[in-house]
Amino acid sequence: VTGTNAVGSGTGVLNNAVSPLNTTLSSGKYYLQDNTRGQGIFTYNANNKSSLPGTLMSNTTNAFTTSTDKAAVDAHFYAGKTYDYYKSTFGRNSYDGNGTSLKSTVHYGSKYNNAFWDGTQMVYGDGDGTTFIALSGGLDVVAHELTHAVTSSESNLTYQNESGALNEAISDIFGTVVEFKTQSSKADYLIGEDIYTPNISGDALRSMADPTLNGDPDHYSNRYTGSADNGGVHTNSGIINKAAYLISAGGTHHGVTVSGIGIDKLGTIFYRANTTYLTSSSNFSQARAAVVQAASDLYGSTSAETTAVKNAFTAVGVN
Ligand SMILES: Cc1cccc(C(=O)O)c1OC(=O)C1CC1
Ligand SMILES: [Zn+2]
Repeated sequence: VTGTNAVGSGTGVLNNAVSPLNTTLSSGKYYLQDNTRGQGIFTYNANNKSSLPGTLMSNTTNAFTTSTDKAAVDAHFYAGKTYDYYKSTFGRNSYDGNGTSLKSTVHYGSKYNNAFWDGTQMVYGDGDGTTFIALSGGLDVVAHELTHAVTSSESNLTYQNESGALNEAISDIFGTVVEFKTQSSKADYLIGEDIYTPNISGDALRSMADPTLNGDPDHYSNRYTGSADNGGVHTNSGIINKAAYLISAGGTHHGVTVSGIGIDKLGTIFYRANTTYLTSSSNFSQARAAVVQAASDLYGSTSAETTAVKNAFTAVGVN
């Protein structure tokens, strides 16, 4: 809408206070439209139907605190935080580098246990209340979805088999990096922990530190070779996620010891690989070469950072 910039507040999915919320005042209504980032961040309500984008969320108070508002508040606020990470760390203006507006829709479908980037926008279900609560309530989830958009604009890794698992792992990696940079006190190497199984504590949709906790492989010898889930893109991502975890935090895996280099450098190295070396058809072995080259460019071919990358990929059986 055309209007003036305003600053409101709200309540998130976990009943947390959210402020500031960048909104737009137009004709006496406040809209979830943030004009301060790129060409804008817009958050819509699908009203539990499946037509997109739905209706731009608004109210007359600029306080977004109703139960319907909560998923939208987090989608809006967390999209802004993810935008900020890419802009302040890499100078990247929105997912395509051109400031293209970020659109999110919440309350998609009925009890929908999914979140996705549809090629144009982010979409979040409410969850069924047992497997998931509203999925935009997790910062790592929002950053995961927005990173699919970044990947589509850069390497454009084909969403199946090994390239698809790389696509997934890159989204998990940046979901986690953004969480560490933005919510440092509650950051972890778990994915979706804030919105997964509300009745079970300590679990998550995936673990980068130990993918086997969710039955996903942490070594290439255990990769899934079937056709389910586009050839296991959310399963075989565990192999790359484990390598990423080792690069950042260090550890010994299958007898190979990695000296961790920290979460910031993990993000910087994978960002360069995704924007400079990976292509749509890259497989795991080619990804190793891409990430090694990115580390070498950034820190030197004999650096501790490049050594950590090599050892981490060796530890998960990718050569
Ligand atoms: C919950 C879900 C189902 C299907 C695909 C995705 C997808 O976006 O790949 C998905 O969202 C995630 O994986 C986010 C990280 C929690
Ligand atoms: Zn994904």
